[in-house]
Amino acid sequence: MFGELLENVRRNVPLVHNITNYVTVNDVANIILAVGGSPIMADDEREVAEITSKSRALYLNLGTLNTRTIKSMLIAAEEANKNNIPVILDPVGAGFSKLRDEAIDQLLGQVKFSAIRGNMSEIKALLKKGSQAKGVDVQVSDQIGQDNLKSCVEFAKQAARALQCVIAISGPIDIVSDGEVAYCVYGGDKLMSRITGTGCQLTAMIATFIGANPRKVLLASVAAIAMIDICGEQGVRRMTDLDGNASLRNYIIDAVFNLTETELDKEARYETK
Ligand SMILES: Nc1ncnc2c1ncn2[C@@H]1O[C@H](COP(=O)(O)OP(=O)(O)OP(=O)(O)O)[C@@H](O)[C@H]1O
Ligand SMILES: Cc1ncsc1CCO
Ligand SMILES: [Mg+2]
Repeated sequence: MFGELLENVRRNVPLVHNITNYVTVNDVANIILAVGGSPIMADDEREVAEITSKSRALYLNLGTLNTRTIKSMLIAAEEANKNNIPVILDPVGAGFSKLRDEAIDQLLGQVKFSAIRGNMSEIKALLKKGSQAKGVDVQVSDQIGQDNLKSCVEFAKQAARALQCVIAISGPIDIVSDGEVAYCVYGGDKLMSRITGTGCQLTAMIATFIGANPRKVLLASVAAIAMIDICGEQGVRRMTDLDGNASLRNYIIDAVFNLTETELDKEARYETK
């Protein structure tokens, strides 16, 4: 099932327009290429509408948002919505500053999103559910685990209904929901959180999968998550004693590049709730 969605990515090579942060911009471009898409980064307000209109998906990442890029995001998203081009949001650092929260309110008020992916602290902040945001990383007390899985699943469903789009919450277990059903995706490795930008890359992969499979937003999101989780594990297995987060970052990108459709189908670990 997921293999077919990956095949569509590799066959259609969807162009993904990214307005993203300057920390992980190169990683985002490379992961989109690795999975089989084609990235373009552009954030000047004078060209974003034109570029979005020629793209298959628009990815907005709030990591280093500023007055200029917030305006560009709103212009690009309006164009996307007008042309039925899916818009995907990564609300990096939601709940951690007034600027971020104001920008999020504006975006949620004006834009129809296909999917939003964040860590639990960020998604809680979107719903104003007392997030204890800690910079761009998840607050430990917000983290999804086996012990609180049931309530996290309920929360994900509630969030998807409230925000009227697919919600993906990453962590030791990833949860994806459209408000009706929730997929719990297993895998990954805790070392992935020691690399900056695995989350940004994951959201970029979700955008790429949705770009190639616009009528299967939920499954496309699950497929992207299953894929990065498998590739995160493969990357960790490849590490030697001398390797750290820099090598792991590259190993994960390489694993995404090399993962076949059959392997994705065979190795994806998930259950529906
Ligand atoms: N403890 C963990 N165990 C297994 N996988 C993990 C763990 N923590 C994160 N991951 C995986 O890492 C990927 C990124 O998720 P994470 O929640 O760290 O994103 P993030 O906080 O937005 O990261 P960033 O903002 O640095 O890009 C996901 O695929 C997730 O499954
Ligand atoms: C570290 C960092 N700061 C703003 S964006 C970003 C990348 C990970 O989200
Ligand atoms: Mg993040």
